[in-house]
Amino acid sequence: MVMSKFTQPPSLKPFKLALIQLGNISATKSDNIKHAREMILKAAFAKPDLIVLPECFNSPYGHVHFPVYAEKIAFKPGEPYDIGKSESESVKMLSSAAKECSTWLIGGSIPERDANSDNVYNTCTVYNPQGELIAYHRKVHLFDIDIPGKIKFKESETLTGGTTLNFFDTDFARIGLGICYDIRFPELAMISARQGCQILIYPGAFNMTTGPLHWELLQRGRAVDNQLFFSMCSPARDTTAVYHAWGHSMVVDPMGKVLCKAEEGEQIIYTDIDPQVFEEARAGIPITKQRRFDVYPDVSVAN
Ligand SMILES: O=C(O)CCC(=O)C(=O)O
Repeated sequence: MVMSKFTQPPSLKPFKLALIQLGNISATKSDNIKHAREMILKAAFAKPDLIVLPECFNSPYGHVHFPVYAEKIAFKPGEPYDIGKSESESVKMLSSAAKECSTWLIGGSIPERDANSDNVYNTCTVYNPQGELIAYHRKVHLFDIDIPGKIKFKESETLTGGTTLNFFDTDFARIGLGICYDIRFPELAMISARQGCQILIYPGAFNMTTGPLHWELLQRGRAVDNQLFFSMCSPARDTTAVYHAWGHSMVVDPMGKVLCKAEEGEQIIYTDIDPQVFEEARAGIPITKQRRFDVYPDVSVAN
């Protein structure tokens, strides 16, 4: 299902974004949740408007782990969610941390077990400053790759791909969601942009093979193609883990300039989003008004 009806986005306002490149992700879920909470509170000292966690923050990254760490969330888009009745300890922590810090929070992703089936998803949840769970995104494109001698990974062994594209509105921006491998499919970013998103945020965890060549290139590409801000938030690299994350969480502006970038280790990075850059990029290079749908079809139109 594709988002279809266009609604007017809020106008983009200046805001401060914090990315938590979380480290110490261990086999003990409760420790991971506790550490994530501590880091959210730490990030909140600088008074960001929005805090972001990385992909798979409560579990080691690997298809064998997803069903073991999966939690039932049972979120229904458009319907109020009762945190008190949630079966997910990760959701409860994220909600209370967002409320305590009075900030928007993109809760990275966690393995999620569907409430009505045995399907497991890689799911991102979003909280407003009141701690309400208001949006989610189930990773649409599963990370199945095989580069001989380098890396083989098959999320589809245990995960099911999501079937919806998702964004949410704050008082400072419309924000589009994706998770990691979703970035390789430009259609998703393009559709979010046409839906009025001014910034796209994808929790992610690239690796030591694809990270060096593609992590920054893809983010700058998506940012320039769509003339919007783009950000990915990674876990820190842990060379004792089976999966070595690339790290280098970053934020890119609509001209493709990297505004901030982490190294490999645990780190919180901040950036101030400036709407002027967004407006000047679109005014100066007016591709949003120059498309030739008489020559090629508009593939962003809902099916
Ligand atoms: O696309 C890539 O190279 C990495 C993707 C990935 O690590 C993921 O989807 O979790």
